[in-house]
Amino acid sequence: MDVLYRSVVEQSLVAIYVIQDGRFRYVNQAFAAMFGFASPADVIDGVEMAALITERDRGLVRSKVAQRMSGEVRDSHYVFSALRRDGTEFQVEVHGSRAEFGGRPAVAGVCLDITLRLEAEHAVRQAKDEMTQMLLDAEQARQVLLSVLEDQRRADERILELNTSLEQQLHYQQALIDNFPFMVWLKDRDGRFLAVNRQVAEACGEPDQKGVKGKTDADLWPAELARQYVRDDHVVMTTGKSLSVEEQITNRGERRWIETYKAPVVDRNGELLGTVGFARDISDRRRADEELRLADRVFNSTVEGVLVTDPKGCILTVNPAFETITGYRKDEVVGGNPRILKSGRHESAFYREIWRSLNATGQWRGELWNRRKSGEIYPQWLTISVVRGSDEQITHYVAVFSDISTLKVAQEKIDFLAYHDSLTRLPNRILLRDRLEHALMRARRERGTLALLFFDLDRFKSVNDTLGHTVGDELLIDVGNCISRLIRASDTLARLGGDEFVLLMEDETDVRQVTTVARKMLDIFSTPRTVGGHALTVTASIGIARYPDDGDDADTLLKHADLAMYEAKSQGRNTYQFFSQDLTTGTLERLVMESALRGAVARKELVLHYQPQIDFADGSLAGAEALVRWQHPELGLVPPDRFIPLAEEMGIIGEIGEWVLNEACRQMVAWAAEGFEVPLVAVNLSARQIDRDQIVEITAGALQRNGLAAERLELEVTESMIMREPERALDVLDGLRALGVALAIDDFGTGYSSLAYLRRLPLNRLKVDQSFVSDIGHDTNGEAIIRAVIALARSLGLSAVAEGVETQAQAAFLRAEGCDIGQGYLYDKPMPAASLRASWGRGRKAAD
Ligand SMILES: Nc1nc2c(ncn2[C@@H]2O[C@H](COP(=O)(O)O[C@H]3[C@@H](O)[C@H](n4cnc5c(=O)[nH]c(N)nc54)O[C@@H]3COP(=O)(O)O)[C@@H](O)[C@H]2O)c(=O)[nH]1
Repeated sequence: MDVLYRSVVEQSLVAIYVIQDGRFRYVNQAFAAMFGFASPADVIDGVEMAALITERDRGLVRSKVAQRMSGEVRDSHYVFSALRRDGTEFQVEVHGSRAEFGGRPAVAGVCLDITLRLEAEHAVRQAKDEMTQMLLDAEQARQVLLSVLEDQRRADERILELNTSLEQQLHYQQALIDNFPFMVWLKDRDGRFLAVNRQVAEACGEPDQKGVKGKTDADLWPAELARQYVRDDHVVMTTGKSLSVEEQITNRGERRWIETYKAPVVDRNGELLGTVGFARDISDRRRADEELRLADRVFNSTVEGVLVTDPKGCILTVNPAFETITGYRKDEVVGGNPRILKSGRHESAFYREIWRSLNATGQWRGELWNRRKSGEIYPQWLTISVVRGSDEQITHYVAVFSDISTLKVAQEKIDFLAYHDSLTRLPNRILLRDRLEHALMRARRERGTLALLFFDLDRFKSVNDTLGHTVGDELLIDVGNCISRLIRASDTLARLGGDEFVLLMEDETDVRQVTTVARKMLDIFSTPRTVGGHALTVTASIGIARYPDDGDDADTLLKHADLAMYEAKSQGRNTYQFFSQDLTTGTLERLVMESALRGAVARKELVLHYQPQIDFADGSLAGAEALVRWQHPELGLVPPDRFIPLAEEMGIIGEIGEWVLNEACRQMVAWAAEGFEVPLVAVNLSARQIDRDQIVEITAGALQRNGLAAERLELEVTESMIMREPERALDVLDGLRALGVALAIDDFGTGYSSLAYLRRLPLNRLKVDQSFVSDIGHDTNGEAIIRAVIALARSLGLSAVAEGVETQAQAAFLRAEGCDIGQGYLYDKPMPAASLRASWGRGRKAAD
């Protein structure tokens, strides 16, 4: 077994040793080789243990060996630095144990050359260290990066903060300049806008400031304005001084006053950068200045006196007109109290009312009597106004007044004229009514009586027409004066207009006394008088109404006195008539109609009706007679014989006749335009129309105006109209005939025509009066007249027309006697134009 062990040990690749007493007692080949010896023999006994150990580890190895030798430790395991035979160093790991060699304690163990392992370990450690270092470096780099990023973040934050603050500052600055109450701008040296506020943008018509920046004046303003601005900028930049101007500009058609301040802008080195400008619209201020100037001028030049006091009534100032009106100089009144002007005419209640009004409404306006410095009392129209400050406290009282002395006189004149007739200076209708109302009140209260005498001059119109209006006026004045002398102070004589007068008697008005006055008046009238060099005798008609018998109010009494006067007239004039309920209704109607008829044409109240005229030969329509009607809003359709005579008397028949002529011509043309051909239209003329020279011109005008052929118009005149003034009628009818119109004599047979004249008249037709037609079959006399008229017509070469044909028998008689044309209810009553067209428009023929 020993041999086996020995062989294994000696062959072992592991270095094995036995040490005793500091010397190697055994080493194997592997040990020798490890330490650089050729064989174990070179080591054993010949080499000391210490020789194979580096000096620095020798202590360690000796102590380890000693510990094992002593048995302090049995095994030990350690590493030391060994020395090879050639002195090179290497690392050895020893695993030693206590042993016995040669019966003595020894240490046996194995050595392992761990140099490579150590180197590997070292390399690994180094690599690890490097790795660690790298990791450390990387961490450090990361930390650095993180810190850089952190710095960056902080820097960003700061920048953001700065930006925000900068933006805010810019915003504040913009807000600041935007809220300047004027335009602000900054321009570079080339006149380009660098910054502007909102007002500039608005003035340029741009939606915001961006639209202005970068532009020049030429881009923004009208050419002339831009040139002016550029000139101003140039002055500022070349002189280096600011410039302030007030100028009137026209921008977008609007003229405004602008105040502009411009100044140069330089950098720290004094280098010119551009200009800055401020401008504001001072139109309102200029206007206010202007108004102030104007107010000042008005104050100093107005003809109205102005006085200004402080709230305590102390006079602060007065204007020149005040001095003129009151006679006081300014220096005499300033500091004083307006009471120096008081006239003493007003009670203290009057002034209390002024103060009450001032306190309640801030103003008082009215008429007041004041005293001039001369002591003269005069009326003034005064307006006092309270002036309040912005805190609503009274700051001033302003009194504006005018001297109305002359106005008062004029007013009195106007008042007089308002209540008096300017010609006779007698009370007029208004004053009469006023006095009448008062008199009635008193009479009612005292159970008294009164009388109204309504009178006018008989045929006063002829005085006017023949002697002229001046004589007429003088006559009216004279009458007024004469009657005034007759009456008592308690009576009122009034002129209502024209030649109409009313006497109001308030005392002693029984029938006997009133009759006496009326008679005296008639005596006065009938006394011959000389007016305007003419000896005149006039008469009057007097109507009398009394309170309370004939009415208990002013209107009724006046109306009844008027009615009574008409009655007096109808009784032959130059008389008086008391009102009685029995006065004819005709008088009343006439009065009503008269006032309504005036203006009927202008109010378009007249209408024409047309009655067909039938040709007896074939029953066809030979023509139509135009007959006027008055469509009165209350009276209804008034027939002509109720208003034509009245119109003639009133002198307005000319106006009505002209309207009828024109309307008949117009209607003929209108019918023709509608396809309804009426051969002829007959129009009645009144006596007064014939009297007027213009009838020929009027007829010609109506034909021409409407474009109607003259031969389609027939004018009807009556026998009586002609026979009143035959020569003149002849002239007029000749004139009419010359126009080409047809002429007919209406109501023929009722008058006393002279055959001599009849022959000379330029006639076309004779119209048999309807009274004879109605006699047909009853009265042979009437029939005989019809036969005679038809024969006369034939002998004169005229047509015969029968009116008032109501029966077939009448028609048959007339046709048999040779009458040409018939007109009457048998065929149709007079009817409106549209009805005539509807009835006869389609070629209707009258039945036999
Ligand atoms: N100056 C003017 N006078 C005019 C005008 N219009 C009419 N008159 C005259 O008024 C009088 C009354 O006219 P009126 O009431 O229209 O009566 C006329 C016919 O309606 C009526 N008539 C016709 N046929 C009959 C009938 O069969 N029976 C009957 N009882 N009456 C009938 O006769 C009047 C026409 O008369 P005349 O003019 O004589 O042909 C009258 O005198 C008119 O002249 C006018 O514009 N201006």
